[in-house]
Amino acid sequence: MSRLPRIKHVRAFVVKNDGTGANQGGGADYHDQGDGHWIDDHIATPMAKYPEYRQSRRSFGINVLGTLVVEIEADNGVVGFAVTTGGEPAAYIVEKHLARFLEGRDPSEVEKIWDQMYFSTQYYGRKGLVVNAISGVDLALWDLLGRLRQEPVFAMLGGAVRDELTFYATGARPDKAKELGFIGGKMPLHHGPAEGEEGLRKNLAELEAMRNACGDDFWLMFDCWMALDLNYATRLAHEAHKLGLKWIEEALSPDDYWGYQALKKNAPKGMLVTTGEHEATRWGFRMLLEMECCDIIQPDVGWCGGVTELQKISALADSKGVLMIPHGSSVYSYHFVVTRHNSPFAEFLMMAPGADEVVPMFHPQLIGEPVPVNGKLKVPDTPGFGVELNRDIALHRPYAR
Ligand SMILES: C[C@H](O)[C@H](O)CC(=O)C(=O)O
Ligand SMILES: [Mg+2]
Repeated sequence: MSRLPRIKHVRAFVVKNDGTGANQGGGADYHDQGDGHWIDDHIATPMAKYPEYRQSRRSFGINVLGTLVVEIEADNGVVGFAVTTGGEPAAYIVEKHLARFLEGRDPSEVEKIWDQMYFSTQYYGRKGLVVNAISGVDLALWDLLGRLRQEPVFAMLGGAVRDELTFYATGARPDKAKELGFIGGKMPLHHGPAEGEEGLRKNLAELEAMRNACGDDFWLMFDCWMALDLNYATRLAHEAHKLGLKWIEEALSPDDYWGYQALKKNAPKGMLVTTGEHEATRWGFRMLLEMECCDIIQPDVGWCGGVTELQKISALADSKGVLMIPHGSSVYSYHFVVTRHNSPFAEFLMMAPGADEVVPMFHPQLIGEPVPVNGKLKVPDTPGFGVELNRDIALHRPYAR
């Protein structure tokens, strides 16, 4: 029988608004960056068919939710926490609905707690914001468990299968990523179908410039952020294959399983089709896997259901011989990736405005957030996820009970 202290309190915070109407920027809501940042510079999106929403993703509200911070306190005073996106609506769900399945409970009951959070919200949840909120709670629970047991999360997940992680970088400057020691560079696609043949030519010219700058062996990938249709994606894949594109990512709507199935069938031999960043739970990933939609799945552990669900998603992928390379999510993904053979490398999102230097992904929200050096990282073996919350960033608890 577990002798762990009981969970006393669950609290959900958002990053306090600075009064300007804007969020404070950065942190877990990594799309919430200022003007001139590569991550908001004319990136192809499903909204780019409307010219007024083409130049900036903030213009259509990509940063509207902001950051969610979940804290779980045990009755001996130990506090676990996690950060993800979801902001105030997710804070409402955590405080008003999910907290009841944790308070008074043994924190080692992760499976039962997940099951109750998921099935109690299923009538209005299943994906998106609700599973995002569940993920935040689940990650905070694993952090608490690690702190109580004085073990890093990766040890509780079965232990590391390799000494260090190897990273590719996502950002607008794969050439800089190569200099910094990464194994590849994933570029944002800048032009979608609404920009026609000229846009397609510009996309290919950017890839060609990076191929020339990086040499033949460096991995180059395109992140299409759900912006394309099947015809455009198939054409892009074939043209980009001539320039050695390693994979085409999230080309279509996450709901278009049939489109992904066709894209994978039609893509040039040797080019990988990847997706899953906006997919959730074992059931969503089962669709991608059974319909043979992709070669690599890319769940975000802060959005897909947390570590408890990621274990199931990973096992499904492994049974099909599919790799799982999680989307971003910093320490929350590092602690998982290091424990799995079918996750041989990891993503690092370049959060420097020019994508030309390594800064912690959730900067400035976490203290002690590790970053790759020369494209490699040994996951620290401090308890939980091994990071602390930067208390200098003002938090607000809108639904305190
Ligand atoms: C660069 C992409 O548009 C997005 O901001 C991040 C992403 O999808 C990824 O890291 O993968
Ligand atoms: Mg992506």
